Amino acid sequence: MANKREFPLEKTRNIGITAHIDAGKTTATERILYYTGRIHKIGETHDGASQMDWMVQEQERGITITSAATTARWKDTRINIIDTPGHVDFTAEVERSLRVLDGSITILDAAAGVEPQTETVWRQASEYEVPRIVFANKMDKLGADFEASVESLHERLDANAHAIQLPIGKEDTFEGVIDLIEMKAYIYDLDENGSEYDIVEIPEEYKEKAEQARADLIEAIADIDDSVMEKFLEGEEVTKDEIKAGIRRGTLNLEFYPVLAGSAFKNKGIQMLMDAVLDYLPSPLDVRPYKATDPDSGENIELKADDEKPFAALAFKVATDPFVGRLTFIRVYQGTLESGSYVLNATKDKRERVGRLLQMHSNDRTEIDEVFSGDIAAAIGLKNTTTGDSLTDQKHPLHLESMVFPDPVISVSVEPKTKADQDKMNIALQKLSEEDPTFKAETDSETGETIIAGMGELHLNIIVDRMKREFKVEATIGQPQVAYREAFTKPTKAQGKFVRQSGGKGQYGDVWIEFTPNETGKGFEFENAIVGGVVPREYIPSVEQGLKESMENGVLAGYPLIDVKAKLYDGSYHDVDSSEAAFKVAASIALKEAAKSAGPVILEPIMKVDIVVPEEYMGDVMGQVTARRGNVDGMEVRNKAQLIHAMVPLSEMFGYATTLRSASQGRGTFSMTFDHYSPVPTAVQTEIIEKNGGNA
Ligand SMILES: Nc1nc2c(ncn2[C@@H]2O[C@H](COP(=O)(O)OP(=O)(O)OP(=O)(O)O)[C@@H](O)[C@H]2O)c(=O)[nH]1
Repeated sequence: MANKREFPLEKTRNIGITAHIDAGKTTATERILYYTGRIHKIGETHDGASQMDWMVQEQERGITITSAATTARWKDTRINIIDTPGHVDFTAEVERSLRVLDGSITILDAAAGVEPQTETVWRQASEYEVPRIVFANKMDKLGADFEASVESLHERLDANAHAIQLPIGKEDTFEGVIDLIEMKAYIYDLDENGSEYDIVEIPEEYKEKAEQARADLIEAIADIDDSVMEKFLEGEEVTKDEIKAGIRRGTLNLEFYPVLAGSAFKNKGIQMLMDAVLDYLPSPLDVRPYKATDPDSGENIELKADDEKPFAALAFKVATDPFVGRLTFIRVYQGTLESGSYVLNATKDKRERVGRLLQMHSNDRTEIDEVFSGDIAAAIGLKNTTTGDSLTDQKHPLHLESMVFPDPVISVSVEPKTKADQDKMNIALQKLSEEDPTFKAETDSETGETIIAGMGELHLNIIVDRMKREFKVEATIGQPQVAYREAFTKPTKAQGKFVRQSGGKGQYGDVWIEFTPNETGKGFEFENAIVGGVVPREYIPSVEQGLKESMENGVLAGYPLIDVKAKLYDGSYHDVDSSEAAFKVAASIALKEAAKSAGPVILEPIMKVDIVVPEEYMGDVMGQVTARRGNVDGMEVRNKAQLIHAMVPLSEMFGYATTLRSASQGRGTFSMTFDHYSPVPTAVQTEIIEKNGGNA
């Protein structure tokens, strides 16, 4: 088949934009789309006309919630941009984006440098080995400081970051940048939309500074790059191309982070940022191979961006589009896919038909016939595919390395106003949980209430809001509840014997099980160590099932019991009376018995909290943290304010926004993200058990 690929692989970039909330991701993305010719009007995020933040809630709240995948073209290169959210309640969105990206732009507010959320997403990007370039945005803002921003990358992220530009002017005199490689100045007209700029000689007053900065840059590259080092040592001149090649190699190897300056809002520096994306961020050919396993042979396979290989893609997002329905965003790792063809969902072992393929431009779209390796597209028609599934050639099933999402830590009850709302709500919740792997909805088996669970209060508020707007469901919302867990702390052995003899056929099941606390996060593991058929084979799955089901309801206060190893090692059966059901009950009796001696505890989610307050309020704020059972891990001075790092139980963080506001006259801010589960203090445990009419 003729290759209809429009952009060669080396002319493709899959990039994300990550930042602390409000650093200017959305504005920068918008400007990129503007200059790449996809939109014709510059929309401001604060007046609700933004092209990327298309969901109503995003426009109203001025924050980016979903990652919209947008395709743009800069010079001869296709750039797929994934807009990632900055709010910590949506880290799952950030993670899934990082998984499919090849490179990323980290945006800083040049007046603030590295901020707490910058650190979080930077760490995530390092974990996924995503090469980065840095854009120090808001150079027009009062207090903007380019050098301090670069310094903050060294200090707070320990990143080998170096300026490849210098800003010309700052705050309201910021008018352009000096390119330290070309040694030219790009000067914008202060009032224009930034489409045009002059390329001129470096202004006299910047010459010396620029020479010095260039020498520093070359030295920094020489430190990580042998070929530049050789020339440098021999005192030879390092050419522009060699500098660029050195920066590119360093950036791809995560050893170097080039820093640029600009102002998205004032339309400055965006074109140079786009050039840097082409020059320094990887094409799909430059990234480490994506891993997959052959489900039949168990063999590990490395996927290569190559159109000739069998098709393999990862579904990284499912979204409901108001016009075309269910969209599945896919990143193609190898091979090609035509619209109207069939693929295998290898994760679910189901054949799926790809009705249409779309290239997305935020809320606008173009239909395409085929998607090639290394590209990102949205497929319509996939019915059973959810986030993280592998889509492959039907004859070549592969399981692609998937994504791990944290379990929800907070829940709230939702009660529909009318019977009609109930039905609509069920549909809404199903759709929303298909889209968002960190959101779960279930019915409480005792009260019949619908419970929704997610990663934070804001996360759930947004879901409820979407339910109202998109699905027209009216519902009352309960108080947020912490998603507690239960765990064993000691190993123990217990018997579970279930015998019932009441006329007719009786019931008989008898098991001995050894329970051991499992490593955190390892979940439930079951081992069958029966010898000599004392428990017949056909009943073993029922024992495992019985344990699983009763673990769901916990042993202390009704919360799921997690991280337990269970070894079935003895038991007995009855020729006539034994049944699968009887062994299931026996297993649950064994679990209850074990709870008496296994030191069960209730675990609570502990949040990593970062609070920024002006110095004068620090005493009060620290007092509040301690009063909320929090531990202060450290403090730092940040731009004349204090940054407090603390670990605080989630249950103590409800309503904290209001407390902080009044304790700091509205000047404090905080962010939090789930860190780990930890046992609650005994007094709290007793309280929780009493409140839940505990079954201990
Ligand atoms: N002065 C100045 N303000 C800017 C600049 N870029 C963005 N802003 C403003 O900063 C605010 C936040 O910008 P956004 O683009 O929404 O930031 P974001 O990072 O996408 O925010 P979230 O999506 O909420 O994480 C808006 O009021 C922008 O107008 C800039 O270069 N200079």
